[in-house]
Amino acid sequence: CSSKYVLSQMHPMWQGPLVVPGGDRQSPIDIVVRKSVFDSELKPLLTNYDPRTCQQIWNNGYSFLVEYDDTADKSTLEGGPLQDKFRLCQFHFHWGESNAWGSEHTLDRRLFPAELHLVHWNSNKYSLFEEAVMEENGLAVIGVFLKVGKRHEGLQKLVDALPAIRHKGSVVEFTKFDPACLLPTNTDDYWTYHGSLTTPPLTESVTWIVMKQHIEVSHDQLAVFRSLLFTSAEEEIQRSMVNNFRVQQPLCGRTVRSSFS
Ligand SMILES: NS(=O)(=O)c1ccc(CCNC(=O)Nc2ccc(Cl)cc2)cc1
Ligand SMILES: [Zn+2]
Repeated sequence: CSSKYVLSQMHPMWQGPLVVPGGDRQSPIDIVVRKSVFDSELKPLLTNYDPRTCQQIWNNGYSFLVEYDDTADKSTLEGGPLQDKFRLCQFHFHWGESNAWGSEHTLDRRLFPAELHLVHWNSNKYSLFEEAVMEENGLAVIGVFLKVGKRHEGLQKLVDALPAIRHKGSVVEFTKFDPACLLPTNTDDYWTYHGSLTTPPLTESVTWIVMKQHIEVSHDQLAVFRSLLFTSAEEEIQRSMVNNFRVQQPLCGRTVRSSFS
């Protein structure tokens, strides 16, 4: 697990070998439920999101990101496994071309059709995301599994904005969206472990908080995710934005803690 260079892991989305900094606490991972360790010290998550900090939605050529104004402690996360206050900077999703796969984390090898990531950085210790992304305790990402079922009313406002950002590089204004509506009803039950960003720069600066309860979205809502394109309007060959997930990484002796027994 101290593999400095991961030559074999030619990630489908990023060409060429991925240089993995350190490489012993990479994400995502498979969460082996019965091997997770209950920690009674883990507190309930405390999210305090202000919809007025929602600014824009854009296609970065890999996923779509909903970005928040993180110049002040207005949309924050604390509690859970965290010692500090963390600021929400963006959320995005990972999904598959079919409902059979698409998530980055797995539960006992079980794949979900998609996974939501709410990305926060430690505003007690750092003043910018770019600083925090390089530090061990710099980031906290909440992962929420998506399952196909009933339509998610809160998600629909976001789904309706996607056709406007079909191509890589497109941005549209997107305001007054409360990301709390995307959290499951039960946010007390989660797993937590120390890991990394799942896309370049893959830095090992993330406290992962993976919710036990999933949210449901409709097949049609997921189909709109898949109508996005990896490619910009100028490129001849248009490629559907699907399978934008990283494969599970070695646990390397890490312990996954659970907030519930
Ligand atoms: N997938 S994560 O939460 O570990 C993650 C969080 C933050 C970053 C830095 C900002 N960049 C970004 O979010 N890029 C991105 C997102 C989705 C895809 Cl599919 C590809 C690239 C990178 C990864
Ligand atoms: Zn992600």
